[in-house]
Amino acid sequence: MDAKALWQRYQNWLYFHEGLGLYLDISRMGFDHAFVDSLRPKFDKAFADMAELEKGAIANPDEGRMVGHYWLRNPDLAPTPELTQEIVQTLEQIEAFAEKVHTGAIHPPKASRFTDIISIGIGGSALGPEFVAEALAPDFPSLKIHFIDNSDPAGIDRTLNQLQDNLASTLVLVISKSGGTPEPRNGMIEVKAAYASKKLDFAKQAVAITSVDSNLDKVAQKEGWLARFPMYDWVGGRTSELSAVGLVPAALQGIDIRAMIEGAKEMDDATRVPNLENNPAALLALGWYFSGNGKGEKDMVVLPYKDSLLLFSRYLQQLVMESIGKEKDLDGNTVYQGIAVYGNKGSTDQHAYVQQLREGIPNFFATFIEVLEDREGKSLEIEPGVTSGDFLSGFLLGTRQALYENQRDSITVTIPQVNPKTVGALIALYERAVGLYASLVNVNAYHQPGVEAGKKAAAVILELQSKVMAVLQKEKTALSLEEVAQKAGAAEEVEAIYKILRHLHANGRGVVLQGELGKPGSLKVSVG
Ligand SMILES: O=P(O)(O)OC[C@H]1O[C@H](O)[C@H](O)[C@@H](O)[C@@H]1O
Repeated sequence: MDAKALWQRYQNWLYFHEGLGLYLDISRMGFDHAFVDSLRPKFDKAFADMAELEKGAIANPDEGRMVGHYWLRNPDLAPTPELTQEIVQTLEQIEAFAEKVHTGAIHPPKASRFTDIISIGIGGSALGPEFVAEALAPDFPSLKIHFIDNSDPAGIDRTLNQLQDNLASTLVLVISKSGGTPEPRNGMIEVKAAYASKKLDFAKQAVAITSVDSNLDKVAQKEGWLARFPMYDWVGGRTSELSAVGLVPAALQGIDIRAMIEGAKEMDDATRVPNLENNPAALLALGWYFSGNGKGEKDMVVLPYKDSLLLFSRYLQQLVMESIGKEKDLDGNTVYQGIAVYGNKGSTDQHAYVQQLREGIPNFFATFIEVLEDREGKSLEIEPGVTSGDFLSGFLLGTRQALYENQRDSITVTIPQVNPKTVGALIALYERAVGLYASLVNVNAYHQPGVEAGKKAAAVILELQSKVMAVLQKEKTALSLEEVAQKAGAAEEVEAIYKILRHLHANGRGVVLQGELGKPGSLKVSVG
């Protein structure tokens, strides 16, 4: 396409949201009008599905649940007055709590103010709060946030060590919708122990964000934690950033949560429009469908040219991959759907993997996130008439152009500034795009049956570990791995048993391995 035609195509397809100052450009995706027309019936269905979902239909049939994250930004949309009231009240409670923490009206027993937060959670209970903290937290927040989002003992130690002297003034948020996920449970127990070792009253410094009556909620209630905020069963983990899950940590860091909600609401209004050309989420979904042939054949590479948006791709990874990555479609057919998402930030990634994007395997489409405002205030001129921001902008435009020249498609989302409103809008834009795309490819975007398999397998390993240790504790002499497996009644599991024992051995857990480490079959095992 020549430059003039391309400029025309750019203008034809450009979407602009005036209130948010947000642009979406899908002109560098190679679809034509025939393709767009062929998708219109699917989009009509997707818009109708979305309208039903917003009215409170059971949009997650496998779990028999409503899907209501849109109500969080516009409580009047909730299907019952009770739900509307609950949403409004929770928001007010969050603001009142944050305000009291900031003024010191709520303070820890041994300090006049809270100075830090440890936020414990994983998946949807971590990725949103982490993304928003990176994007929006002030440079010197009134409370500095630290995350524990794994069951990694060294990671937990690092966070606790960094906080050593500040634990007495650290507020702990334990975030888990189900209240039963092992990783946050483990993190909570470890942090509790650290508080106990410093003779601190954990309960007086702890807040639970979880479903009413979950295990976590019961513990928090029984121990009299400082506060509890509800998570609703009609909000999925990966769409929970604008529920208490994301709003409590954001408000505590001094981020304007009303502006985040307002940005999301404005975007929701724009993405509710049942017209492909005037709906930015539908345009995104159209681009994804075109690029991956409706089967996720191409990966989504997300490149925000702004440091503060570094974690957006990680956030989107869960939102997109957990929602779309499904074996079965809604009719039970085996479809193996998905779209792989990765990316960090530009221009940094240009010095890492953009070489492959430009010249290597063409199995992706790029999404550039452009931020018009370089920084608050004036910029230094690095060269006459040129600032660092001009370079960054040039790198983005240049990479977009270079990819296009090599027939690599790209989408560009442009926002005026990274602020609570635009971040809320970005979250809402992608939530809706995922919902619409899921409808186009006929999958349930709101469940995650595949995640269970890994959890169950992990539980089986821990059970095997107990059996193996029970066997070894009874034995007087060292056994081969086969003998251990036999005696544990798990003859088929020798390899898993070997790995369990090697891990225990490496951690001074009393397991003695004799023989050649490189030849596991030669090992004799005992407990010392
Ligand atoms: O918030 P939680 O219930 O602890 O869940 C945390 C995460 O765990 C899971 O295994 C799910 O796959 C995620 O969707 C969820 O966000």
